[in-house]
Amino acid sequence: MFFHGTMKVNEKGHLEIGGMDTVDLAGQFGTPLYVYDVALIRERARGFKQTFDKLGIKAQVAYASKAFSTVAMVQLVDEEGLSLDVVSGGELYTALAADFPPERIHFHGNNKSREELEMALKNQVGCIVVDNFYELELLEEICESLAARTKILLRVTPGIEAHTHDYILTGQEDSKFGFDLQNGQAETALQKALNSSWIETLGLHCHIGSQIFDTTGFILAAKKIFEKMAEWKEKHAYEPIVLNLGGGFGIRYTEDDDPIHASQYVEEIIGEVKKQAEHYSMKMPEIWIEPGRSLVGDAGTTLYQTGSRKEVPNVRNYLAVDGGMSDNIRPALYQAKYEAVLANRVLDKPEETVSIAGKCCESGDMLIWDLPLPKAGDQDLLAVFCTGAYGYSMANNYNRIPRPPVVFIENGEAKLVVKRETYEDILRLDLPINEKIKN
Ligand SMILES: Cc1ncc(COP(=O)(O)O)c(C=O)c1O
Ligand SMILES: N[C@@H](CCCC[NH3+])C(=O)O
Repeated sequence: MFFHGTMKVNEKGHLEIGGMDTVDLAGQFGTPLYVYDVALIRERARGFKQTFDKLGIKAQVAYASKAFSTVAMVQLVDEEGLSLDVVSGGELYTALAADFPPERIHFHGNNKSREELEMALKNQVGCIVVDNFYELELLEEICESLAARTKILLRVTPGIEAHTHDYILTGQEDSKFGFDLQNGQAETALQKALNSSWIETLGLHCHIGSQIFDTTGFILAAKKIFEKMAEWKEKHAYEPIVLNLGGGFGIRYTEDDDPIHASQYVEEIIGEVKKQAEHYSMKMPEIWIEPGRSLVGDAGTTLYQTGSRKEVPNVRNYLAVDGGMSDNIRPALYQAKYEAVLANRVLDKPEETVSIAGKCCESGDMLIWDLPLPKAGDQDLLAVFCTGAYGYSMANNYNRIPRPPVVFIENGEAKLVVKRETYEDILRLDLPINEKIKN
């Protein structure tokens, strides 16, 4: 059984999460429904922090809120004492609304607008991760106009192809993110930043991609970065105090995925950084990381009601659910794979192989291909595992489908943290071209 965290099967043969029967949750909150196992998120957060503590390394673990950002999630991150990576005015606004301490916010983005940068500076976020020359100049200008100083990291692209899906690679030379480390861009950016009286350059940032299963790419990135840092120490008498190595630690979506343990990523990366620092006789920088998926991915489960079926004789059986690419676009976008069970009949033996179709008007709206399942009718409950990262956060209103609610489960209690969207919500921003509009 592909279970995570507090999941178990109860005496009725139903899937339970955090001591709550998922059939009852579906009854109470409706479907589709995102369910989060809060204890598992806390365990993952503490795991990262404890690994750094054990290694005696000064560190910041910043949750990459793009993976799943809501007020409640940001509050949970604060409770666990992590920092927060935001990548837009909207994520920053959510963090501020949740009363997250601004000094622990890191602001990312490859095209931050003037308004977003002003918002960050006025709210005194802890660090701005500068991505390009345009931003560096804009930031300098805004700092001057607001008479506000700021701390930054320079995002560098080390020229590394991590082993993952092309769309979630970010460290390669041909990438829209960051200053190229090899061709002199990063060094020019550093010189400009060091010349600014408004900007304090804490160090460098590098994120090589997402859903990565080992540390080869991180280690290579650390080597390349240190090589340059040593060069810059000589040339510019500059030594970074912070090295942010990003996120990207992979998780197990299916039995075929085989990532190393979160603590192993950290231990191996730190091992290399220490080695490099010693090799070049440089100070050990403070290490920051930005896990998103590995903090929330397997803590999230989506519950769907099953509905229509279509059989294509000798080819395939389709079973449709009441959601799809509007609540989980990852299969369509990255050919992402998931495991699922019938949450109301977990112990029933598989009787057929079905492909799980979403309800969007799109042939590519398939959630899972060829899943072994007991024969499901139109009243069964399908639980799709590991939907906690980039599910709700990438949800959309395609076909004007309202987005599902989010429920946090902890210690046998369910708390609604995002309400179900309504048809009224969908019309909220629409304006008529004439006055005829029905309620
Ligand atoms: C700059 C940056 N940091 C952190 C993350 C989080 O990545 P993940 O969710 O794979 O840990 C991302 C997304 O890939 C990112 O672009
Ligand atoms: N959204 C992607 C990850 C990339 C995120 C940020 N750079 C996913 O679902 O896997």
